[in-house]
Amino acid sequence: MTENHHTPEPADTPDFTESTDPPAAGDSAAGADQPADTAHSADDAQPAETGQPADAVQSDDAGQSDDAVDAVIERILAAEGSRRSGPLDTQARELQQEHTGFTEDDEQLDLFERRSLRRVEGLSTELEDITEVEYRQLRLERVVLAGLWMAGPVEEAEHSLRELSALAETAGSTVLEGFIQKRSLPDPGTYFGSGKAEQIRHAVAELGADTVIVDSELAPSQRRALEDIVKVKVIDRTGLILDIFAQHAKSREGKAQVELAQMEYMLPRLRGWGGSLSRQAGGQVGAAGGGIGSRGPGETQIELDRRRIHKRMAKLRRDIAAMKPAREAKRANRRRHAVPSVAIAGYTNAGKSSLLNRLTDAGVLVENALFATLDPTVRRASTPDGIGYTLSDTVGFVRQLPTQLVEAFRSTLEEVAESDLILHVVDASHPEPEAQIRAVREVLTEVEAHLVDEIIVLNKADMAEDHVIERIRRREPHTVLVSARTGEGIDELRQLISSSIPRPNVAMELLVPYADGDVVSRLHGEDAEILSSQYLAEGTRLSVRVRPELAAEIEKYRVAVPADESATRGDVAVSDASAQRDEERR
Ligand SMILES: Nc1nc2c(ncn2[C@@H]2O[C@H](COP(=O)(O)OP(=O)(O)OP(=O)(O)O)[C@@H](O)[C@H]2O)c(=O)[nH]1
Ligand SMILES: [Mg+2]
Repeated sequence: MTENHHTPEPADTPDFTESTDPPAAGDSAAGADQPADTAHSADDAQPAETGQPADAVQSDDAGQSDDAVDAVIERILAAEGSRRSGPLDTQARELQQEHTGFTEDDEQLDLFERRSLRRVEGLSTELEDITEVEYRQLRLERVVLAGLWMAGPVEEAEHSLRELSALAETAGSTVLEGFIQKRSLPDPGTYFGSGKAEQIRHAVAELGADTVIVDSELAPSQRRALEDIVKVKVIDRTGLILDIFAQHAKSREGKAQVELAQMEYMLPRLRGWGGSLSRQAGGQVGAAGGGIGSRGPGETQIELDRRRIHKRMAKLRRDIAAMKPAREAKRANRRRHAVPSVAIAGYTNAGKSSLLNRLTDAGVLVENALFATLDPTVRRASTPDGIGYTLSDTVGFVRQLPTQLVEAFRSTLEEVAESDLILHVVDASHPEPEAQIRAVREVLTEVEAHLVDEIIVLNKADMAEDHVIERIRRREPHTVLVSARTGEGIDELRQLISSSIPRPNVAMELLVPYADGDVVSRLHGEDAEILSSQYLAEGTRLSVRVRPELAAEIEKYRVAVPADESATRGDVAVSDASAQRDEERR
C-alpha cells in the first residue's frame, strides 16, 4: 500500500488496540507481530529454539543462492510457527479475552456447527523455489472461515461462505467453523476491524485451527495485519482458488497458466515478506544478538526475489504463447473443415463434464468437487441427423474468479469466445442459480465470449425444484432442462444443438457414378446432410447440403436441377442467405 522501505525497525511500537490506520496496521506488521506488548519481543527471540532454520540461515552467507533464499524462508516460517505456539501467546490471548469480552456479539453469526470434515494432509504446495514462497504457507489443514456481509440478504453471504467451505475442502482442509460479520464496508486495516479480528482469534485458539480463510481478496497489508492478530496464517479466497488450481492442473499448459497466475498474485505481496525479513532481523539483534540480524536482509532480498519472479513470469508467458500455436493449428483445421464448435461453460460443479460424457463417450473425470476439470477436453459429437461438431469442456467458473486466473487462462478461454455455440450449464438444484449465471457471464464477457449464441442448460433436473426452474425460465428465453445423470431432456438438448449450430448450407443436386462410391460414403459422413437419394442407372442421384469446402470438391458431380423441382424447393436461395449469415458470424 504505502511505499515505505523495510529497513530494520527494531523499536517498532506495537500498534495494537483498535488501530485501523491502514499504513500502520499494514506496513508495520512488525508492530502487530508483537501485539500484546513488548513482552513479545522475547517471544520473537524464541525461533532459535525451533532449531534448524535459524542455523541454516546462519550458515549461508549474504547468499544470493537459492539455498540461501530457501533458508531465509524456512526461518521466517519457523519464526511464525513459534510465535503462534509460543508461551506468551497464551498470555496475550488472556489479555485479549478481557479486552473483547464485551464486544457486540449480536452481529456475528455462527454459521456452521463445529464439524469435522475430511482431512487431507501433505498438499501439493511443496516448493521448489522462492517464487512460490506464498504457497509454501498454504498447507491448509484445520481452517476457520470468515466473511463479511455487506449488503443484500444474509443468505447470500451464507452461500458465499458455504462455497468457500467447499473450496477449502477441495483444497484438502478440514473446516472447523465459519463466521460472517455484518459490516457496511471492510475495515481498511484489518478487513474485519480489530475487535472482530479478536473474536476470530479466540475461535482459532479454541478450535486449534492453523489457518483463517477470508472470503474475499485482501489487500496485502490487511492480510498481514489480520495475521498478526489471529496468530495463524491468513489466506484469502484468491489464494485458496489459486491453490486448488495448482493442485489440479495437469497439462503442461495448465500448469504454466496456474503458475503465472500465482506469481501475479504474489508479486504485490512480496513486500510483506521483505518486511518480515527486516523486522525479524531487527528483533534478533535486539533480543538474541545473533549473527542473523547483522546480515540485514530486506530490500536486497525483496529486489532479488522480485527480479527472479519477473524473469520466471516472462518465461512462463513465452512458454504459454509457444503452446498456443499447436492449439491454434488444430482450431484452424477445424475451421477449415468448417466443423462447428460447441463449448460447454458454466459454474464449477454444475455438471459440465457429466454433460460432455452424456453427449459423447468422453469418459471425462466427473467429481463432486470444485474445479475438477482444468484442462480443456475437446470431443467429437454429432447431431441426431448426423452433423458433426466438436464439443469442448472447460474450466468451471466461480464467484470472484481471480482476475490473475482469467488472464492466465485467457488463451484457453478465447476458444470459448470463438465457438459457434455455448452450452451454459447451470446447476438448477443450487439455491442460487441466478447468481451463478451472473458470475459465469461476467467471466464470459471478460474474454469476449458474450456475443456467442448461448443455450442455458438447466442441469440436475432430477434434484431441482420446479419453482426455481420456472423462475429462471421466465428470465432466460433460451433454456433446456436436462439431467446429465438420468438422461432426462438430453434428446431435446441434442435437437437444440442441432438447430443452433451452423448447418451445411450449400444445396447441391448430384449424380455420382457408382465407380465413385467413396464420394457417396463421404456424403453420408458427418459434414453433409442428405435430403434424398435415388439409385439410377448412371449412378446415385443425390440432393444434399454440404459445407462450401466440400461443395468445391464435388462440383464435378453437380447436375442441373429440373425446373419444376427448383421452383418448389428454394434451397439455393435459403442456403445463400444462411451462408451469408455464417460468413458474418466468422
Ligand atoms: N443429481 C445430479 N447430479 C449431477 C448431475 N450432473 C452432474 N451431477 C453431479 O454433479 C457433480 C459435478 O459434476 P461434474 O460433471 O464434475 O461438474 P463440472 O461442472 O464438470 O465441475 P468442475 O469441472 O469441477 O467445474 C458430480 O458429483 C456429478 O455426479 C445431474 O444431472 N443430477
Ligand atoms: Mg468438470
